[in-house]
Amino acid sequence: MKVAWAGSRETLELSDRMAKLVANDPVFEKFTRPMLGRKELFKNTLRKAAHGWKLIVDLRLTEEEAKWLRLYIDEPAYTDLHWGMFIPAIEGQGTEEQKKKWLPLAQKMKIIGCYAQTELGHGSNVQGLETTATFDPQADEFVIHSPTLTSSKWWPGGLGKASTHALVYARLIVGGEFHGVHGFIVQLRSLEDHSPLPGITVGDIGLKFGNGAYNTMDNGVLRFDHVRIPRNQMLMRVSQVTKEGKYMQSDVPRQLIYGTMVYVRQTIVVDASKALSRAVCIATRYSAVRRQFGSRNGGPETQVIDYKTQQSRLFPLLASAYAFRFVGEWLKWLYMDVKQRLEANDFSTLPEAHACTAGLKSLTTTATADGIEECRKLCGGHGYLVSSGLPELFAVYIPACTYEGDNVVLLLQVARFIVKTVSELGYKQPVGTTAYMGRVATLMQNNCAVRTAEDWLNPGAIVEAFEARAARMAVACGRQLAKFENPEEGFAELASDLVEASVAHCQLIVVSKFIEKLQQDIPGKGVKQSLEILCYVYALFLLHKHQGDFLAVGYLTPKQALLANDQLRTLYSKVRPNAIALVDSFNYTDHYLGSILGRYDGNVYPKLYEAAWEDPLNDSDVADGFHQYVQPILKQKLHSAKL
Ligand SMILES: CCCCCCCCCCCCCCCC(=O)SCCNC(=O)CCNC(=O)[C@H](O)C(C)(C)COP(=O)(O)OP(=O)(O)OC[C@H]1O[C@@H](n2cnc3c(N)ncnc32)[C@H](O)[C@@H]1OP(=O)(O)O
Ligand SMILES: Cc1cc2nc3c(=O)[nH]c(=O)nc-3n(C[C@H](O)[C@H](O)[C@H](O)COP(=O)(O)OP(=O)(O)OC[C@H]3O[C@@H](n4cnc5c(N)ncnc54)[C@H](O)[C@@H]3O)c2cc1C
Repeated sequence: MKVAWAGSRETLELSDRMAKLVANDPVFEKFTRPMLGRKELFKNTLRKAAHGWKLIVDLRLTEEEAKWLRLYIDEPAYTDLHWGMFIPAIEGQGTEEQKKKWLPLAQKMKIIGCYAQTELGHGSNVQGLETTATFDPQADEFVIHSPTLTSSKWWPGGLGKASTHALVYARLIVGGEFHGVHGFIVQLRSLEDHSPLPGITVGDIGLKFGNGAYNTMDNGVLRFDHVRIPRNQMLMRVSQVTKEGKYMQSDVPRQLIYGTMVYVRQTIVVDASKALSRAVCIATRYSAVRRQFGSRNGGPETQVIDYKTQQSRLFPLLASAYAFRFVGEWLKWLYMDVKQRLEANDFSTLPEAHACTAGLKSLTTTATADGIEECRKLCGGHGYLVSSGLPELFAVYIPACTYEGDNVVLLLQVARFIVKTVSELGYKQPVGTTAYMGRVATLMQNNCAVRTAEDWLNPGAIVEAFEARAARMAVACGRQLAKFENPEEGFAELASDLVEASVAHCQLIVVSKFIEKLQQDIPGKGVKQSLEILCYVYALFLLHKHQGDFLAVGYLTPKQALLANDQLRTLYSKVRPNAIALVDSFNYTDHYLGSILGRYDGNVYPKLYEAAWEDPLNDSDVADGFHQYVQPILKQKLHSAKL
């Protein structure tokens, strides 16, 4: 099962080696992190990142090994955006000449970059960004300026204190004409003494959710006062500005400037499976350790993992972790396929790539954020201790529902894609993830044929149910929209229904890709059977949770919905014997989990008790301040008996 989760034996071996390298290195210790003040915390992160970089250089780690090393260091840092966005943006939007100049500097960390797109006043609405880049033909330069307070760059990770350069997204103005938003490489700080360059105001935006957590990252604020950069620092693969001041839009879609966001969104889907699997590993192991009630004749109490309510909350999350892992594998393939097509100037699958990355990023991060919180609750009171690993995991993870695109805004992008597909059904055969809409007539007519709970253990029945739900919801939206004279008005009015139809479409993709995964060769005795059970748990859990959709579109009867729930209960009993093996398959070290509840050895209570005494508050029997502030209350002579 470990190979199935890792994707291959090589990846299992490589990631295991990196996990152990980090776990055995005291520099990467994590438990004291929540106790540190902001400046100490940030300095500690710089120290860890420097040590990580030294390991990469000294051990000559490959790009893949370095990626796993940074994952297992498990600390949001400026390097995430340098490697995760600044470099990919230059790779995707730079000309060959620009790549030749900037990539070696960035890859050798001679410069540190960030991705400065979001502003105080705009994040979702990229076309609304206010920072300007005005071409000055006399000097052959762009003048980068922050015309308003709301144009201040705000949020970019690594911007506040670490980055020397930024990829700044700004309104391109040539000869007084606005030509859309484009990316510009701007140096922010001196490479000598790291002080901000003239015209640059830069700093950190302040504390974020949860102590420790994401406060290791210097999300920054940045303002420009007429900062000049050479013309060749505008990324010019998509569009060019000539020395003479002529704007040239090459024949590639302007949306390629959004390419980095598409790339990161697809990586965020696999990140979701990693984050959710960590939480599920902790909650599953602890649910097997924790006993509460149920003792008979003085025997042991019942393991909480054996309660049906615990299973109905925990096992769908376990199944979701595997589902997101596999759909993330597929999405990576889709992204690489689009990237190759773009190289050949084939833009035919760009809309699908945008819709899939946007929709699956939204779906998986929402489910993962909710899932980590559910895992905290599944661990009872101890789940609320920082030493459970869950509060920090939650605090670090939840911005994923916002960064790289607010999840609702992204679902609205999927809705545009679906509505367009439905509107073209009469004359254009849908392909790829919307191919099922080509069978809309059948999907609108045929209803569910399930007669017994067993009938739900049929991939065909599952896929048809999800296809029918998605198709009928999309067609219903299409019909509603047709009643509006102004399509944009209709879209705005029906936005909530459209978002629900987008969720249905995206859940169909996840379920289908899980089923497709099971049609591949999966090594290991009994592994495929265990994954089949999880696939049905995932699908039937969603069907149960969203049964209102399936009933409302008339595809399912209440009886068939009940049969699905009966089957779900049976499936939970089948997951139970393998639950620990399934989470052990994630192959996480105790260091990476950072959780006393999720310890591999299950030695929870002694370690919880031990950890309590390490809290600084227990440095003395009587806490500082007691004598000063509490003692007087205890000693005071109360004149009125009423008090
Ligand atoms: C515990 C462990 C956790 C890990 C712990 C690690 C911590 C460390 C890691 C942190 C990693 C993240 C760090 C965050 C980094 C940021 O957050 S970077 C900033 C992200 N910002 C965004 O995502 C902005 C979201 N907004 C947008 O993308 C755009 O404004 C919108 C919403 C797509 C609207 O685009 P628009 O051009 O204004 O207008 P719109 O009419 O919607 O689109 C026009 C056409 O372009 C198409 N289009 C739009 N976008 C695209 C696109 N991307 N591609 C192709 N076509 C597109 C549309 O489909 C539409 O097509 P048609 O319908 O005309 O055919
Ligand atoms: C931890 C973190 C790290 C980040 N890192 C970076 C970074 O490195 N670089 C960078 O450039 N940015 C970064 N960001 C910014 C991030 O990309 C934006 O916050 C994100 O794109 C959301 O945009 P917004 O903040 O403008 O949200 P808004 O769009 O203002 O969202 C507010 C509400 O309005 C709703 N809404 C907005 N538009 C619509 C609409 N058309 N229809 C319906 N509802 C709508 C949203 O759904 C949401 O409920 C980061 C943010 C965070 C939290």
